[in-house]
Amino acid sequence: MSEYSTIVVSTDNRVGTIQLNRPKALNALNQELMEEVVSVAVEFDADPNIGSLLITGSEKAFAAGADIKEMADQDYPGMYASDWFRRWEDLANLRTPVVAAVNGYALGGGCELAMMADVIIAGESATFGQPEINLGVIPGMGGSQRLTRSVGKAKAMDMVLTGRFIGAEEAERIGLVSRVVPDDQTLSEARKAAELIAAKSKPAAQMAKEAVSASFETTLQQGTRLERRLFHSLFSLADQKEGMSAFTEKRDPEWKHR
Ligand SMILES: CC(C)=CC(=O)SCCNC(=O)CCNC(=O)[C@H](O)C(C)(C)COP(=O)(O)OP(=O)(O)OC[C@H]1O[C@@H](n2cnc3c(N)ncnc32)[C@H](O)[C@@H]1OP(=O)(O)O
Repeated sequence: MSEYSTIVVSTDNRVGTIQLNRPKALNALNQELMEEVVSVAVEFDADPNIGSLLITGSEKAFAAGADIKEMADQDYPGMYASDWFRRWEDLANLRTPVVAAVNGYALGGGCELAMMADVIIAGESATFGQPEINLGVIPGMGGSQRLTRSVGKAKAMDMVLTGRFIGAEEAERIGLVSRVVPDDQTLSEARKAAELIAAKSKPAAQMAKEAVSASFETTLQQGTRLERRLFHSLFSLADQKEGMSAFTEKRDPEWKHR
């Protein structure tokens, strides 16, 4: 386990875990935390011994948003010059699947960070929202785009324009989260999901992620063509031979991850 100033990092069973660790500020996402999370995540992404990432917070807060105190005195030239929040795109663009375990508040940037994950496991008391409108701003870490693609215009407009919070049950009903579990099982269920993913062939899991993610950005025809090309390319890998041989030989596959 490695200690950074704003996160705690560990690896186990091919899962790289990043726990946000600013409990006094409800894991508010400041620039330092962003840099630490993204640098570690990018390292995990390139590591052949890591098959999935798990991102989590605390019992009270996954993350209560971007750090309002850090942003309060910023001005337009500074925001533009530093391209504030751009670094999060590196997390959103990881090829390795990411699971988010969400307990407590996932608000503003916290909700946006959860939406950068591929699978979101939420505790039954989790609270989601895009309350930036109450601060005189709008989402800035991709919320207006990812939320709309996940839940559709009607629900996204409701959340972004009113700033109202929704509970885990509603979040699951509208398609914002993958699964809701009892609060005390959020981390263990998310870990199970991350371990299941990490136990697959890494290139197959990465290409599965790429294909599903492409549906956010392409036409149906472009997306199905990309899927077919990725599918074809998997037949150049040892893992396709191994997976199909293992099936016919009635045994578990031993992935080479290539
Ligand atoms: C602008 C963009 C693009 C993105 C954003 O994310 S803006 C932020 C969106 N999030 C919010 O507006 C939520 C802000 N937080 C709250 O409304 C409340 O903290 C709460 C409802 C989540 C929890 O309320 P509670 O009474 O239980 O706890 P607090 O006393 O309010 O908070 C404890 C401690 O944490 C600090 N905190 C909480 N959220 C943030 C944040 N987003 N940025 C900076 N600091 C935050 C809060 O100030 C308090 O610290 P102090 O006691 O030192 O003031």
